[in-house]
Amino acid sequence: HEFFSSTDQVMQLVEEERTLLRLFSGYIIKLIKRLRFEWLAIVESTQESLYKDFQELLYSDELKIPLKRDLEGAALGLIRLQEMYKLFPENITRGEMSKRLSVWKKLTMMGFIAYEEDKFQHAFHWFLYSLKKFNHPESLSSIRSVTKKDLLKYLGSSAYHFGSLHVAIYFYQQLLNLDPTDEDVKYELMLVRKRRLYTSSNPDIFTLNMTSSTVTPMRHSAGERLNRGRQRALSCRYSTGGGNPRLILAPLKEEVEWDEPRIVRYHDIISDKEIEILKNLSRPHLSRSQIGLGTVSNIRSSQSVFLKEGNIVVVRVNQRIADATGLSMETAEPLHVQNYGTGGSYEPHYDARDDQNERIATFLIYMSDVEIGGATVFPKVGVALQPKKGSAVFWYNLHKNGDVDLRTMHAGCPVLMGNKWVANKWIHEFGQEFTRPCSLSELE
Ligand SMILES: O=C(O)CCC(=O)C(=O)O
Ligand SMILES: [Fe+2]
Repeated sequence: HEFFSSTDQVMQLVEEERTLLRLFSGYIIKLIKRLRFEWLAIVESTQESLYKDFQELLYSDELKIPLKRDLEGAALGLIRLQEMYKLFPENITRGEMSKRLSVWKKLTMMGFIAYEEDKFQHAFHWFLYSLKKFNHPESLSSIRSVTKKDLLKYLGSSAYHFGSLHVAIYFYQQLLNLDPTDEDVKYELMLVRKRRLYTSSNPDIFTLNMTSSTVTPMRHSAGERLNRGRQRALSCRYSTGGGNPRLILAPLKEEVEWDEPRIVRYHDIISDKEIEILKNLSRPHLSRSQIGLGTVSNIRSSQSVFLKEGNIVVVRVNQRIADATGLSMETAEPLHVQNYGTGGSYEPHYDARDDQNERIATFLIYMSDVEIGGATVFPKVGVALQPKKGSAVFWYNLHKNGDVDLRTMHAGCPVLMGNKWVANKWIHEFGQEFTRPCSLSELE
């Protein structure tokens, strides 16, 4: 189990916590009773008996509580968000930062994780923030695992790696002031000074840049950059799928989100009830999403599952996709349900791979709204589609001549706030020969 790559499981943690609390209150009542009436018995009874159950529970597979790697995964998710949305630690840890040691430890942990991931600018800012919060009474220093010296050292090193040599020198100098006899620091300082003679120093470590992110943020929504002719082509209408009998009484609400490539949104294509059923079918089987065969990567931080066909709701949804698109579902992949964790994203990609029977089209159902972030973006054309619960978007990945339409590169933006659920239906080429005939033209 992983908690950082899927928000839904965090929700379920609340239940686990409730169980724990119930257990605790049981113990407390027992303890009070004992203290009052049987305190002698406490001395006699072994400590063990109290702890044993609890320990067993803590380490049992049944109790699903977060592990260390969840914490690290969550930290990485947070750093990805910082990169994408240009956030400083101060922007994230808003509100009254308490002086408790546990909070301070988390700040330094963020620094270390960023540092290990070679994200030196972010590491620098987390360490700097920790340093600012470094004002506990001296008595605590014995239990602090990280000293002020460590912090200064990491600040110097992060700045150095980031190329801000004068900032690095500043922190190494501070370090030397703490202990003027430290030979290691003297040596380090000498190295940085020497390097500064030969290389230009990056003057500004305080402006966050977005070096490692391949997605350029898009502030406009579909339609904003179009001329009036193209703007007019972006229309809404009720569609009966060209006279499909199933749709005549209940036509689909179709909205053209983009013209080239054509991206269409269907509103209210799936009900809240159906969504809940699909989520419940998926929950027990969600596992970390893979890219390609068996590879887990931070390119895609979400949990997903291919749903078995057969369930009545799955059948109904498949039929609706067939009706809306006019395409055959015979060769389509099973419905792929996906839940993102906070900071969860999917970097730019094409759905089409190099298959003989290629993914001709994608039908992407939004099974939740997302408060902030989480848009599906097409960086080549500048379209951002905001998830809207119950709606779906549809586009062709291939030109009629079979070539991949390079404009269909897309990505899932990091989720800043909210619980993002989507379901993908990847429709393949075989079986569509009559509904979407091939073209011999190089141009279409
Ligand atoms: O989550 C999204 O918005 C996009 C998902 C996607 O592109 C995919 O799963 O292939
Ligand atoms: Fe995709």
